[in-house]
Amino acid sequence: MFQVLAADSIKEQGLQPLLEWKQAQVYSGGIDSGLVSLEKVDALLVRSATKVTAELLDSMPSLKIVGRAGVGVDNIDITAATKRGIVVVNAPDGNTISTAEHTFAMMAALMRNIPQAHANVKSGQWNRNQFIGNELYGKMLGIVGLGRIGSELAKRAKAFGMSVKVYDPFLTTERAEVLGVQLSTFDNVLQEADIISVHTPLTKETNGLLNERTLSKTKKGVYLLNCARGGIIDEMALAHFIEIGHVAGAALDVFKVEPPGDHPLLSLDSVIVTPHLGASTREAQLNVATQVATEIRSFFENKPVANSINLPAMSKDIYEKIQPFHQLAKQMGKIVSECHNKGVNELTATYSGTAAELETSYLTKALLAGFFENRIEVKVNEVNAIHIAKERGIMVGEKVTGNSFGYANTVTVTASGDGEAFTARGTYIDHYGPRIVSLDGFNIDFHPSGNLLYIQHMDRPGVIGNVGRILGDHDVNIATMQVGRKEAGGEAIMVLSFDKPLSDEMLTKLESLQDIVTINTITLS
Ligand SMILES: NC(=O)c1ccc[n+]([C@@H]2O[C@H](COP(=O)([O-])OP(=O)(O)OC[C@H]3O[C@@H](n4cnc5c(N)ncnc54)[C@H](O)[C@@H]3O)[C@@H](O)[C@H]2O)c1
Ligand SMILES: O=C(O)CC[C@@H](O)C(=O)O
Repeated sequence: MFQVLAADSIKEQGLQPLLEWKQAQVYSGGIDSGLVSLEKVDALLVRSATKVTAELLDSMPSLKIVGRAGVGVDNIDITAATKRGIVVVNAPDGNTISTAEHTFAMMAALMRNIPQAHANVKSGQWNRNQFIGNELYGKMLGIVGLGRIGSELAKRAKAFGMSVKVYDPFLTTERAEVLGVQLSTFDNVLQEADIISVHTPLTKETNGLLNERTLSKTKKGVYLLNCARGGIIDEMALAHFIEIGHVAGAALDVFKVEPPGDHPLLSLDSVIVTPHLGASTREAQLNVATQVATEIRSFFENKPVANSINLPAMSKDIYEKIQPFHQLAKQMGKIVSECHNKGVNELTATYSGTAAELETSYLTKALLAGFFENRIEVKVNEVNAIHIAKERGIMVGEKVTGNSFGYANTVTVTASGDGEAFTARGTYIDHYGPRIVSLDGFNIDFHPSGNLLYIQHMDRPGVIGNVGRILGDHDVNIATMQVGRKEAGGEAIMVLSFDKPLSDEMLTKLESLQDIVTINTITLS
């Protein structure tokens, strides 16, 4: 039974995909609620309030997945989660419309002094002349960051007769044309827009994007909006530019620190604020909660997750195609690790045929996960595999080749270090399954599963018989046996499979046989 903790206020109806699933026990309550021991939690759902720090992750050793019911994942330490092999998923579009509508409402309210006028009337006054506003019609809106929310805002602004100029370094001119907006430089947007609204994520590049220097390039009387993330507009610089009368007003839904406490911007009449309400609609909260709950369930059911921050996204179709190769790659990683039980500083995966047409980086990560499984303490999966390899000084390479060795596809793994190398090759045959077709240069053919024994020996009469005799004496049944050699009388290999693992005593006896070079056990699922 998976233990799921829905921290922050997450709409219960949206948790339905998990609540109705018999494999999950769902607790709704804060991180410190004590409803469930943090050590036992398999999945954590958060909004923006819970800060998922490295320390919190350390206190949750069973945690496998964090679901963010929303877009921004800046409250989650993605690097720390990735290092620990924890998948992070979000709900990228469930609150787009709500946030675009909120931004638009803030813009209209800002231009017409609605919050100030509202407070005035409520206080018993009627000062109509104090609240003369500006029309949106005919004004130029500058949008910084034309992603999901930025483009929905653009549509609404155009419907109100505004012209829209956009700065987004990752947007193509073709896409801007489709959206009917004018793509421009940052400086140009700053210089020409009557209203500027930011809709980027908070990153190293966007932190303080609107600061003393860039604000000084804006038109006198400009209005600013931030319904994205606190910090994109430098708060102290904004307060200064309002105080000197350069910026006419600002609408803010987000702050660098939330709640902002006793903040200089809050004392300015021309600043209107909301407490991070962009996504706070019934519709958005149902959408995002349902999206992440579905993702978490899919993850535990080994189905594809669509919106992972630290795993490649793939459609159901692609997932179904890649799944058999994913399993093969993982098994091959384990086989290479066990057969070549030595130090490795380079691992290269080579793909051919239909395997090369897939998302090979995902397969290489699976291969690494298999390789590390019995080598290191840390749990390795597709999320942290590359990081762990780097940390351990293992260079990971990936190649594609046109040579499929007569198969429809191959996955070849070479592990090298200290002047020695070991290569394994596998293939996936439709309607038949995975096969390992070459080990250390020996042609062989076996199904990678169960309890296997890899024996390197000299190709001499009686070796195979002696192995069979010892196993027979211990009442061990050989399920399958494959042999391979390069030339008569030279080196050879055997791969045997059994219904149960062999005891240490048996292994010692086998090792002591004449003409046996090495013996390695491999346990595959
Ligand atoms: N107020 C709220 O409640 C609320 C709700 C949802 C989202 N958000 C925030 O809104 C923001 C936008 O969300 P979205 O879903 O539209 O994201 P998105 O990823 O769809 O769009 C972000 C856009 O920013 C652009 N961008 C990135 N770096 C840039 C830079 N240096 N300069 C200019 N453009 C840059 C990207 O190319 C992209 O087009 C995020 O910060 C998100 O966290 C806030
Ligand atoms: O959880 C919230 O309400 C905030 C959501 C919003 O900031 C987001 O990034 O999706």
